[in-house]
Amino acid sequence: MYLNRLGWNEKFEEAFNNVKKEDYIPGRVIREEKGRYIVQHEAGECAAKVAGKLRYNANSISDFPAVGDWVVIKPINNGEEGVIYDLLPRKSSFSRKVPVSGGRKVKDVNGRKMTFGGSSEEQVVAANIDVVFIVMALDQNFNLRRLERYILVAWNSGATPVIVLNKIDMCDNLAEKLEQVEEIATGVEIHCISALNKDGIEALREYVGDGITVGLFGSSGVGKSTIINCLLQEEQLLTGAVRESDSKGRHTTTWRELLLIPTGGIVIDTPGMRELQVWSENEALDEIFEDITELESQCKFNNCSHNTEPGCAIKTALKEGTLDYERYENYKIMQIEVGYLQGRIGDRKAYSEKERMYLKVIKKAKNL
Ligand SMILES: Nc1nc2c(ncn2[C@@H]2O[C@H](COP(=O)(O)OP(=O)(O)OP(=O)(O)O)[C@@H](O)[C@H]2O)c(=O)[nH]1
Ligand SMILES: [Zn+2]
Repeated sequence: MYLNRLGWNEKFEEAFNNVKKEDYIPGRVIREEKGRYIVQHEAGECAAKVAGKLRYNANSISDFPAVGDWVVIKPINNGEEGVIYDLLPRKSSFSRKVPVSGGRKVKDVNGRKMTFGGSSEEQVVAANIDVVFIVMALDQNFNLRRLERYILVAWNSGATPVIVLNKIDMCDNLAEKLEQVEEIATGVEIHCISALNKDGIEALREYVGDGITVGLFGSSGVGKSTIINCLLQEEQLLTGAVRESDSKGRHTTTWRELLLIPTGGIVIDTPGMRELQVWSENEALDEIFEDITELESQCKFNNCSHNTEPGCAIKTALKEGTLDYERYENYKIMQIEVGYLQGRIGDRKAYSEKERMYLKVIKKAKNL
């Protein structure tokens, strides 16, 4: 059955049976363009719009379909168009935080612009993925702090993260970089490849199988489309090299796409993200930064602010260099982001205060 090739399974079938009516069929969103969704179903493809009721009941943008979602549609106009009546529960979702209103732009330690404060919403970048390929290039794109962000969001998505370090052909200190990545990515499988030279692609193929959905995430230009082309073994996606000629240069993937691998499996290409603001649970953060939470538990006082207290394990580790200062800083930034997200840090004032206090603590730690 074609739907199975698209990733359909018993769970979705069950959910569908609960809501189906006459003429309703299931389909998977393969592309989103300006409020229209291209939906693939058993008999083909159609351009569908969200029904008024679904729109009316939506509380946030995450209640709208995203690429990879299974939706319940009713085909109209001889099947060329459709109306989306329902969204089947997601088994996973790679989400980021998007600002909706307010907030202020600040620069973080890496000079990256970020929006702090204001109100924000969850945006689902891709849904129902089994494996997340976090793609990072071994050129100027290489950034451990950004990688930590991606690992957190991927971990939180419910899918299995895999790190793909691309462009080994551009890197002359691979062993050193790999070691740095291994240090921050405990338990995550790491692959070093060159999509350009089709080097290491076979190892990635191992993750792609019947009914399995792999999503590729990473900054613009890291080689996501090139990797997918290798997996497809044909030039189905446009890659940067071709699109550079359109003079725009960046953000070359204009829409998200879900593609079928001829030998089985599904891949989702996502547009390069310039900034990834975390949308996460606190548990995921603590799990990924277990080394830090472990240290915190060793402080003499269990409510230690790692500021002036004696017997502080964090300060000692920073001083001795066993805890990387930037890793700690990134953890604290994300902890505040997540806290704000979950409403534990109430309003903007509390948020700014917390931020200020933390910056002071960090500054002090730096001068140890
Ligand atoms: N040297 C080298 N270049 C590569 C490699 N893989 C991809 N590239 C090049 O990097 C550029 C960007 O590749 P894309 O595949 O378009 O990158 P992308 O991640 O899909 O970018 P967006 O669509 O903007 O998100 C192209 O010029 C590719 O040819 C590699 O392994 N080595
Ligand atoms: Zn402490």
